[in-house]
Amino acid sequence: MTRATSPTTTTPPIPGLRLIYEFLTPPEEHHIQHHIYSEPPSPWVTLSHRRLLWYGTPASTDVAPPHKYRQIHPLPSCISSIAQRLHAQGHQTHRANHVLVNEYRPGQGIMPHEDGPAYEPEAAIVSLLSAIDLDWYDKRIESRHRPVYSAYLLPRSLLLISGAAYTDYLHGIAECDVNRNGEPRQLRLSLTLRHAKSVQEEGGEEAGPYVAPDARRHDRLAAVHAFERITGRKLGALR
Ligand SMILES: O=C(O)CCC(=O)C(=O)O
Ligand SMILES: [Fe+2]
Repeated sequence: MTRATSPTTTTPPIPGLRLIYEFLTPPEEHHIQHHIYSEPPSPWVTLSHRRLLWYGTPASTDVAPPHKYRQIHPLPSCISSIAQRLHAQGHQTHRANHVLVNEYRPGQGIMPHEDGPAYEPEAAIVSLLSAIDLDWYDKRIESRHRPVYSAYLLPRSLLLISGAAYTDYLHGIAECDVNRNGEPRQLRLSLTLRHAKSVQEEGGEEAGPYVAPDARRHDRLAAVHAFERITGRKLGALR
């Protein structure tokens, strides 16, 4: 496939972080966006400050049992080809089997969090439609509540997170409607591609509800309701 612009890489000042511009072509971006918005509304989980949708093998922090989940929401081909490309190009050691789609309207964000041990310690974030600042916090220092770096994620870029960036830092997006450079934010989609460890590997007995890192109580309930709707499985005990 021809590329409108060739990918360029920058290495931010955090070990284990790498940013590649124009990883997606504009037609790929369009195709993925179209696919995501063709999904029926039921798999979307609406949180108070963003919406999310996920595909693939559940992590131990997700709700549905793996076999059932796969039947319901396998990775669509436009997204599994991205997982394949990341693996084939050596950007991810483990081919992603879990993809989270986050949708942010202007003014929405995600609280500082780490992706945690339910996944292999490498994540790839592909951005679509609008640029956003992703802030990084060093959890080992006293001023850990102040970002030490902000990655400016352009549409179609790829951010690779591994090593210290995965284990020693938190990342988050401030809830504001302009970026630091003064440009107004537009609707943004991101794909977070990771490899969920099997529940056995993690020592868990059964998958639990997907709990977004920044979930508030009613967000947890929204996640539980969404999965009850999708799987037909009652999770009353988790409420
Ligand atoms: O939307 C983003 O760029 C960040 C998403 C994220 O941190 C996550 O899904 O864990
Ligand atoms: Fe994250």
